Amino acid sequence: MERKMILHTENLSIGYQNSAIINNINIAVNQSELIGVIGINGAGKSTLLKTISQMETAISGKVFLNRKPIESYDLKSRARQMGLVYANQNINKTLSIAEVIALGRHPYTNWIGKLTREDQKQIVNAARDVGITKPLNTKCSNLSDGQFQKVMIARVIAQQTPLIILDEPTTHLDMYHKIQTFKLLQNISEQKNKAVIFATHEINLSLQLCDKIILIHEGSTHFGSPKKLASTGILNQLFPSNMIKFDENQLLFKL
Ligand SMILES: Nc1ncnc2c1ncn2[C@@H]1O[C@H](COP(=O)(O)OP(=O)(O)OP(=O)(O)O)[C@@H](O)[C@H]1O
Repeated sequence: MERKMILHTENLSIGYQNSAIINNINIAVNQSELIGVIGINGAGKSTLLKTISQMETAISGKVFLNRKPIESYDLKSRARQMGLVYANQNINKTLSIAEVIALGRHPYTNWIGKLTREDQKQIVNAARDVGITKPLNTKCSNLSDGQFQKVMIARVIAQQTPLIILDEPTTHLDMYHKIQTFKLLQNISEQKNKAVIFATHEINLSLQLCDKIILIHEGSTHFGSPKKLASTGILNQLFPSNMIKFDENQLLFKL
């Protein structure tokens, strides 16, 4: 079955105050794909995610959601298509787990924001999907970083969007919880047919798990499957070779 294209860009240039950080970005993201955005500090990963989610304005070029220009969506209809998990989202931690997940239902609730039975069902399902074991009335201030990250992912699952964008979803997590979060994102894309795009510094994990990689290097993007990118030799250029080497066969960076 051909996968539906959810998001694509045409000659997108991104940056700030009309000064471009990356030019000519042409990417296409399909349903059921897990896409990692990698690159060194300051490469432009967050800027790319912010621009495709309309938090920053593009310098030039276009972003399309479901083949329609993204500006043609109003806020509510866009929120039904695209869910975001950003580290600096100001979530009040005195809210309970259920209340934070309920925030994901905002594109569906009426003007009083009253939750319907369907909303309640989606909240419980989303908590189950990410493996939250604490009672849903637990305050988020009582959760560890890893547990809170699961709540944030449950919130975006409850939003029921075909596209999920996450900026560094595994920062502050230990190796086990990093892998658990990556596996969770992989499950969401495979089993719920969602397109999942996330920025990460976990290059080795993303090369092993992602369907496609957006590599940002010196103002350009390189886009394709991990194998395809490895075959171009671009991964060898990412870090000084006297310190870190890329093993093309194992798709791994090694000391
Ligand atoms: N609001 C802003 N105004 C001007 N320049 C910015 C702004 N935000 C980021 N930049 C610059 O844009 C460049 C890319 O930053 P960005 O945060 O997108 O990189 P990143 O790849 O996500 O980095 P990191 O891995 O360190 O989080 C950097 O040079 C940064 O200083």
